[in-house]
Amino acid sequence: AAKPKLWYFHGRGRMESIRWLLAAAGVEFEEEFLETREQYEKLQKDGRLLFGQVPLVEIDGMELTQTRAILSYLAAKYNLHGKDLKETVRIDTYADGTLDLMLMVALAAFKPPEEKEESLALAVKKAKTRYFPVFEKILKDHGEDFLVGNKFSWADIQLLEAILTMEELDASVLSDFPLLKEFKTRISNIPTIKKFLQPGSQRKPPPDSHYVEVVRNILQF
Ligand SMILES: CCCCC[C@H]1O[C@@H](O)C[C@@H]1SC[C@H](NC(=O)CC[C@H](N)C(=O)O)C(=O)NCC(=O)O
Repeated sequence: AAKPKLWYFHGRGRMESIRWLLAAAGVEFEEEFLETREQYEKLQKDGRLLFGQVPLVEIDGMELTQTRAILSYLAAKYNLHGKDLKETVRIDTYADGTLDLMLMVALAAFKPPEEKEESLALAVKKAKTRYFPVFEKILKDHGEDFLVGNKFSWADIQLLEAILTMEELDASVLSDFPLLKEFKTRISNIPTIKKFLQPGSQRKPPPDSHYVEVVRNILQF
């Protein structure tokens, strides 16, 4: 079958969690990077963006947009979405929480310097006081290696991505969360994830001023 093709900017944004899931599932994918307004307008004109927005993922003969819908489809397709509805809703709940945290970080890149610092500091505070305490307790109460069932799932991938992203902002962010530290090591050593964390993978770096400029240019905001 043809490899999935991802259409987005050459940066993390909303697409990074999709890259993580595919990589963790051991699925090779291709990427088309939007560098110009014309590329984006052509996708719109060709009717390929349902709500006029990216991420766009071509997979299984479909053109999917809406990040959470894409993630949900991929999680189910690669058996990372739980063994029954009760596990699936827990995975979705945990994933949604990490996506909210990651979006705070992603959008901060587009704020003026002082506001950006304030937003990033708030994201770190939210990680330490809202999100990570919840996941630490889940791991403690659940007493398993993974967040849901005793099986690796999309929720584990999202949590690892969130942990690594927050550590880029504050290296000591896990200092009060011993179980999350162990979780990070355990999940990072899963072969497909270990490979994705090596230099040269399709993982994207944190957003820089060039990336912000390109996205602003394309989206004209
Ligand atoms: C670090 C970069 C990430 C921040 C920037 C991204 O967040 C968004 O605010 C903008 C981009 S993503 C690009 C943006 N896409 C979305 O907002 C998608 C939202 C949708 N609910 C989804 O989850 O996929 C876009 O196409 N906008 C055009 C426009 O709406 O007319």
